[in-house]
Amino acid sequence: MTYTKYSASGNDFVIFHTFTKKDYSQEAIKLCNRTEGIGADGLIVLVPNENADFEWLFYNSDGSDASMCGNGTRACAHYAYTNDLAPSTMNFLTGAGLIKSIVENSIVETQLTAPIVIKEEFKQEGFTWYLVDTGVPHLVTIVDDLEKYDHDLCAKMRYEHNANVNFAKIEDSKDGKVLKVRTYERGVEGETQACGTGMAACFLRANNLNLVKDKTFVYPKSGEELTLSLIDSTIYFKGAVKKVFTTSF
Ligand SMILES: N[C@@H](CCC[C@H](N)C(=O)O)C(=O)O
Repeated sequence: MTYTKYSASGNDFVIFHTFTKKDYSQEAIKLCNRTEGIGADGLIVLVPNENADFEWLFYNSDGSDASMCGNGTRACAHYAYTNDLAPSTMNFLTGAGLIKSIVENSIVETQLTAPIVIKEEFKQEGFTWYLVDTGVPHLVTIVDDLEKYDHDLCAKMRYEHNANVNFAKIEDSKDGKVLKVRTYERGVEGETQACGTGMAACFLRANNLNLVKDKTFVYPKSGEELTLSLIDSTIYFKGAVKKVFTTSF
């Protein structure tokens, strides 16, 4: 089998395509293992679908499946286009529904699914939280210092709410207000270099509070620049992806 490793703002994935739609959770654990496998935050498998350009199966590195993955959609779209599996503007089926992505060289934009606010605002562990589903569930707290991010606190909140956990900070820049985000990812069970649906959740919370504009630069742990836009209640997520290597075994 041929596998391709991608990095999308530091969130990394192993991707392959096949005609066989089955459970690949065990393969995800092996392939994503950073000491004995290729190493990645997730596994993405493309399979044929008669109602879309293709369907994807997404697994976190612990083998759990997830309905959506923002950065994964950007990497997957680039993979599909460069392997002649889809046109540059494509629609593919995910666990969260149909996703539209547009590939322009190494820049890929994804139209995320409609966000669903689960809990508008609540206090816990000394922080004010917002819980929203941007394809997968995310807890968001806006802080004045990202060093307040704490692994054990995130793990507690992750399990209590079965959600990813995000700390966000608003900063001034030459481009106006921007967001910096740190994310503890469910299914990786640790901080990742970036999380697309997490950045979208933080953007939505900050925008709802009128702290950032409808088009904002967002910087995850990796420091790469992503653009989040809100147009007619729809979130668009845009940034570069990198094909790291392809291997077969
Ligand atoms: N990194 C992804 C999110 C992947 C799924 C998440 N870990 C979950 O299980 O909810 C992204 O870029 O959105």
